[in-house]
Amino acid sequence: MLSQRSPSPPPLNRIPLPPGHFLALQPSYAQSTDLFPSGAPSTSAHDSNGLAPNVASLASADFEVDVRTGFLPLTKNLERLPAPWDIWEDAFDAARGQGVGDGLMLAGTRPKDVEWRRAIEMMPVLDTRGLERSILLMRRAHLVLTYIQHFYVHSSPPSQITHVIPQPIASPLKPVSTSLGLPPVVTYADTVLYNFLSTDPSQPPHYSLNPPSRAVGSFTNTKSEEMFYVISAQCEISGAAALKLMRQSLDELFLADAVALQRLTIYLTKLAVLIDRIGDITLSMMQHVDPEEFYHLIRPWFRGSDDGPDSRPWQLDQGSTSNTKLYSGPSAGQSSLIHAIDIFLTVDHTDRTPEIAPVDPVTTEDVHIMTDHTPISTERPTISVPMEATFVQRMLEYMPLPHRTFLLHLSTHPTPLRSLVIEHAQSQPRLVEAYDGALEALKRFREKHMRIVSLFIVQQARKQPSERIRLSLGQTEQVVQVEDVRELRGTGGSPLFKFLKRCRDNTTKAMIGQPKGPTYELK
Ligand code: HEM
Repeated sequence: MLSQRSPSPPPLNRIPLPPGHFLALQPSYAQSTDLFPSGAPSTSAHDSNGLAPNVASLASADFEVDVRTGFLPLTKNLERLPAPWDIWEDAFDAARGQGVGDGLMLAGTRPKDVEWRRAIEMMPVLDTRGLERSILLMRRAHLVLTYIQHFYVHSSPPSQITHVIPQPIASPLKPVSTSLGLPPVVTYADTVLYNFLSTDPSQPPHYSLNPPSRAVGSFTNTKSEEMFYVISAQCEISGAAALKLMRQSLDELFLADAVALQRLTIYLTKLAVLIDRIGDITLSMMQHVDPEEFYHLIRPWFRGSDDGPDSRPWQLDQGSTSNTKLYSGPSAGQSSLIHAIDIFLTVDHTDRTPEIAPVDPVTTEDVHIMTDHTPISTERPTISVPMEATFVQRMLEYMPLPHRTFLLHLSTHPTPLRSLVIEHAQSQPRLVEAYDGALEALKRFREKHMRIVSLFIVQQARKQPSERIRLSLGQTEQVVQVEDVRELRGTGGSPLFKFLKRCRDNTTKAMIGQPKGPTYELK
């Protein structure tokens, strides 16, 4: 029992708890409500100057994180909005069509594509107030509206491409996005977190007994798109056990006595196994997702407003050009899971050299970590905001507000793991080995992921699509398209080669000893 142990006195160099720190606050007793089925968040930036959410534990309802499902919601996702919002659901159904190849076309000029876009412009503007009674309604509304928005933009032929989003989509999308703390574009939360169903949807999801096995919405109705989402959701649920170990480790870090160090060694060894499992699930994309379909048919629908030479803000406000924000499309880089493991293991991605050659340079003014929509002062010593936002920092903005808050909370823990491991390196070689072992596993995850990126993006960019894919794209002859693979960017807007390599190298840099395994190079 933890409570029977007396904590060792804190070393002199350990930082005392700042006033208002989450560990010094009263625990929250979240009660389930209609709006928050897993318990109402007690997170209040006002109690703590925006630095310390009022929470009792790491995996808690305050952050919409659950020990059983991790960042996936425990409550079943909605498959359809109720009657008052039928018109949105009908527009979504019509865009997708009845089966593979029956939906709208990218840059579509057929009467069907044109009529669908005109119908969107003519839709009535629906009231969103009734949605506010349930977070499940809000999530589904964000998903449906953003998918329709991407259909609207990317089904338009290049000559007619408009960046003015029709009011029937834009007007409800703004308040819905604000309440969820999400940007007004399709995010990983829409494609994965709010879009999966488990094998038996009437029961709570579970990693092995009731795993995510279906996706509700898609752009293409293809099995590849569904499995792309489902496998990502399986990574998430598999990560729940890693989050639990991290929470237990943080409890031990706080005590930091001899028993704690032994336990930490065990937890870190187990964590390495779990990270390997996430990597193996990621690799299973190779069996279940067709790389050509992914690259040519699915991925183009994901593009955000910052993608490509024609990148321009999507105007949600009629007649106003004040909105100059460019947004990226969905990417698993927006998953909080790997970011949480990075923060826990103290992998530093805040290199000051800009990793991104941004289309729209992100300046310090744009870089705020938000809790309850209040920007945190960049002068606070505990939060480092570099001059150029790193990819990871940019991706924070695409996570649901409670998950962003969770990562902030994790990053402000007063006793980071790495410094404790260094402090005890001489006397606890097994702890160092376990810590480096977890980092080795994270490096292996990144290298497995690089193999995925190589197959699904780099290799596809180098070759012509097959006839089957060309016909699906409505192309009758080969279109010679020479892609300079060195210039390739992800849907999250990052230059692939440099970025993924740097993420991997930052992982090995955190090791206390020397990296052991061979190094994979993305070619
Ligand atoms: C077909 C499957 C996948 C493809 C093609 C893919 C592609 C990419 C690309 C292109 C990036 C660069 C960032 C950007 O979007 O601009 C990226 C980043 C990232 N992806 Fe994936 N991804 C896939 C699956 C996954 C899965 C299942 C995970 C697991 C959660 C994952 C986790 C990440 C993470 C954490 C990053 C940030 C870079 C890092 O931390 O190393 N990806 N991905």
